[in-house]
Amino acid sequence: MARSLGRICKGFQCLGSLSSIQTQLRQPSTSVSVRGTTFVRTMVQALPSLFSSKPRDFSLPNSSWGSEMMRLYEHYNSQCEVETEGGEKQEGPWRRLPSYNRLLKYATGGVYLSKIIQSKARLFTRNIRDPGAAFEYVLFVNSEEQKCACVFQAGHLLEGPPGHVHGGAIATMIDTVTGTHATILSGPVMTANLNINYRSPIPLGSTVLLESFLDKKEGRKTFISCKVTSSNGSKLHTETTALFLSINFSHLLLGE
Ligand SMILES: CCCCCCCCCCCCCCCC(=O)SCCNC(=O)CCNC(=O)[C@H](O)C(C)(C)COP(=O)(O)OP(=O)(O)OC[C@H]1O[C@@H](n2cnc3c(N)ncnc32)[C@H](O)[C@@H]1OP(=O)(O)O
Repeated sequence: MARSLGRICKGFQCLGSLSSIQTQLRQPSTSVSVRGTTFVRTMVQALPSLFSSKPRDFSLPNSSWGSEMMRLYEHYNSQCEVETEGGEKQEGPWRRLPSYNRLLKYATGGVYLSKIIQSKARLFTRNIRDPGAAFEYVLFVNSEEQKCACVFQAGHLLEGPPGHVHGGAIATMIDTVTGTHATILSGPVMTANLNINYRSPIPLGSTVLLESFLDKKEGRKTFISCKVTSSNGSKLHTETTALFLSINFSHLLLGE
């Protein structure tokens, strides 16, 4: 047990660049939007340095992205950097979040995992390398308005009802978007409750938009709502309310 703990601590020491993120997380929240902006910027800059080799950023366009996926990606991406009247570039209201197949390379995810499982562990939504086969998505954050937008193209491996996306795959994406949003707002969290109403099926291969909004924060609780619509916003696919509880990250690692 002591050796395992030592390994974890050593692993985390390797995450030198995480310290600034953790400092951000520990700071009292005087203004969520300002803290959120700084946190997102720090996270985006620090993430690639957590890996020994250059990691693949799964949220960048690839050959499988269809025209709707590209249109919405460009819509939000063009608002990440805007031009002033004087022709200078400055940060816009949105930030694209990079996305890797393992967030914390050295995190054990629990002291009882074998080394093989640890080395093979991958983020659920990013574990299929074949472009376009499963979850193709890119997430943008608007810290000022405390909202997130995710463009999601559902691949052929996500079939549930014939020709349509599996409800569990939709729930996975909702959990990912609201969970990331809650993490940005509140630091480390776990999903306590997801309440999803499925209103209309999502055709396999289509691109949809997930938008999440902060409803309220109460102590350790962060309440987020999320809607999934067709890419042009005309059709509502799902409506969700979610509850996230702030956790002490070490509890997760110690399996307590
Ligand atoms: C640039 C930025 C990058 C960001 C980078 C992030 C990247 C990231 C990417 C991946 C994003 C994926 C996001 C996946 C996120 C998961 O999928 S997490 C996995 C699924 N969730 C779980 O496995 C959680 C399992 N449950 C638990 O561990 C525990 O029940 C919990 C949720 C931690 C709560 O336990 P606890 O801390 O002991 O809390 P407890 O004392 O029981 O309750 C505290 C309060 O909450 C209430 N509560 C607890 N549970 C519930 C519930 N289910 N319903 C209603 N109320 C509840 C209690 O009633 C109590 O209320 P008060 O009496 O205080 O008013």
